[in-house]
Amino acid sequence: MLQVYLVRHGETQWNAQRRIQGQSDSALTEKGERQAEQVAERAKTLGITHVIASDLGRTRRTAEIIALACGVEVTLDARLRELDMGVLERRSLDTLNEEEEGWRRQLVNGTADGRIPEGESMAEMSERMHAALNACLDLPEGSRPLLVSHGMALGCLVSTILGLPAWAERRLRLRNCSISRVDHQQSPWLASGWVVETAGDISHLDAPALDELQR
Ligand SMILES: O=C(O)[C@H](O)COP(=O)(O)O
Repeated sequence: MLQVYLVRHGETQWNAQRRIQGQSDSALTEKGERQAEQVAERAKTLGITHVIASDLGRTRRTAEIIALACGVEVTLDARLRELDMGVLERRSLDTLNEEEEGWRRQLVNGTADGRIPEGESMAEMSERMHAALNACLDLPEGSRPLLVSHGMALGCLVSTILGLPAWAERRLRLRNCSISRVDHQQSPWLASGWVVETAGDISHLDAPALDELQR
């Protein structure tokens, strides 16, 4: 049975400042670097064979730290990127006007075709995240990949595996450097395909991690 580990990158400067990142980027904070070191220490115990990461800077940096600890190379996959947040990228959460806040709320309150102007819908992001996860099925027998991605992207992936629509209201918090695990199984009793084994484990971190939008 294929086990795939899912890790959200370490805390970034804009996470800490409550600035929307989307597919824009900011560097890991000192805390984020420490979180990455700690998740790498845990990853060393998991038998990881591949580290595959979103090509944004914050995920690449986190993946480099994990891959070094596991003795493997990093492979980049742009399908693992965070949701494209359109015109609200780089904006501080605390400066959104009512209309702008309404755009953002569409993404997390169950609006099927909700999107921020010039941004991506949750359904579009879900499709590319599942494509990236399913690509792990083509890895050699015995592989154990670890994917490094983002808060909303991973939240959408795990929620849709649980059977919620991509645009369902998010009630799953995936903090910086949390570890989730999904398994691909063929079973006559349980759901065949992807199942969620763990979601949002932060027991390897020594400091409280922030959620994706410091809510
Ligand atoms: O755009 C954002 O800020 C996100 O929702 C958080 O993204 P991140 O997981 O890449 O920090």
